[in-house]
Amino acid sequence: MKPIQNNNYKVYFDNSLNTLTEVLAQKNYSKVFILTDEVTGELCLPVLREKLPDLDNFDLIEVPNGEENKNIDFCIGIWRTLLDFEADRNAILINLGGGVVTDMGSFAASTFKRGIDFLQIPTTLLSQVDASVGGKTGIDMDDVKNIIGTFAQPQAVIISTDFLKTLSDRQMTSGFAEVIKHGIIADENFFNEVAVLDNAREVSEAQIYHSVHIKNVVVTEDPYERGLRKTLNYGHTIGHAVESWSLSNEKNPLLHGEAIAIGMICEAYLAHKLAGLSADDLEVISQTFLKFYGKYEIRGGIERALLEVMKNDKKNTAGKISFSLPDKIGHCLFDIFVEENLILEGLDYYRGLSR
Ligand SMILES: NC(=O)c1ccc[n+]([C@@H]2O[C@H](COP(=O)([O-])OP(=O)(O)OC[C@H]3O[C@@H](n4cnc5c(N)ncnc54)[C@H](O)[C@@H]3O)[C@@H](O)[C@H]2O)c1
Ligand SMILES: O=C(O)C(=O)C[C@@H](O)[C@H](O)[C@H](O)COP(=O)(O)O
Ligand SMILES: [Zn+2]
Repeated sequence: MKPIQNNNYKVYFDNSLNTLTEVLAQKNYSKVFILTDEVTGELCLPVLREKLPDLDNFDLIEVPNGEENKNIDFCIGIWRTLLDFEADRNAILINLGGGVVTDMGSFAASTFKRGIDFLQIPTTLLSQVDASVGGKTGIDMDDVKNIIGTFAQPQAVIISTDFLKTLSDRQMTSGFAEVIKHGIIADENFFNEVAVLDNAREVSEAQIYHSVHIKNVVVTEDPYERGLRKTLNYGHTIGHAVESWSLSNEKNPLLHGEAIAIGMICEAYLAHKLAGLSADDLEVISQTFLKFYGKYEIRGGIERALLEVMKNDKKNTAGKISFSLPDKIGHCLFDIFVEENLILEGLDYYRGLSR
């Protein structure tokens, strides 16, 4: 498969991982660091070692897995290890993991000594189709997702779909939400193709490739989210609020994709009310997400807490909560301000759905 070209780097589809050796050889790196979480250290690092036995001269940094660890404490841990192992400005950090590792690792790299090189080897469906591409780095703080971060571009993104063999069905399904999102915001045919699958495991390498292609077109045109890139945030205004609430309040919290699937249903309702999304498209979007994600109970009484989180959304201006809303399946508008009462109606629309 031909590499996907961004303004700054390429996204390689390479199950052999040989591209890593080639990219590392392009510069005279003083040191190579690999960041994993506990799980990718156990499951993905051995795969990397097996495929590239010559890659032996690196220092390993490990963080615990899970969204609750995408925070400043573990970021300090990464910075401290880089310092202890004498990383200079010619060092490179390879992020081997899901979106938590690629987001936090790239944030740590982009700020250490004002920025060292980093490279993404995403190992979840979500990080392959979305998190590793586009240069958004970040960590969470308090109850707000990705509120601290930078825009910084990797040297390369190297995708091996072989890594997905060990990924759980639940994590595959979570990542699939971003695949469906790419169809809704930019490509009706692609949406129709993925919406009819029976489950996320059926997603093909060609569909993963196309999903990355859609994201890459958007972030290449608007790397700093001044306009078009906001469409990638469809479902995230409400979805991030639900995700953060769940993370702080539930034993088995929602995953990112599960939360934004809920967000995409609620926001499709807003799109129907404000952006011209037809009743038919609203129904198709709602039923598609219910098919893959089932119904989650948004508890009564948490609406104010959700609205408070939405007030910190990075798309807002002048204190108004701003949304990216599809006007039809395959196209998305942005910078649409929505009153609080209508947002609450969106939550109630979700609550009232049945399959
Ligand atoms: N920067 C962006 O543009 C962007 C885009 C989308 C999402 N995100 C962020 O990405 C994060 C979610 O990413 P995620 O869904 O990859 O979560 P994650 O990084 O938490 O990974 C999910 C789980 O899968 C495990 N895992 C990873 N690879 C595995 C493999 N090959 N086999 C078995 N287990 C494996 C991880 O250890 C973890 O427990 C969120 O923080 C979200 O905000 C960022
Ligand atoms: O790349 C983007 O731009 C996105 O919005 C992709 C989202 O799927 C992703 O979850 C992103 O991390 C959200 O960014 P944020 O700016 O809303 O924190
Ligand atoms: Zn997302």
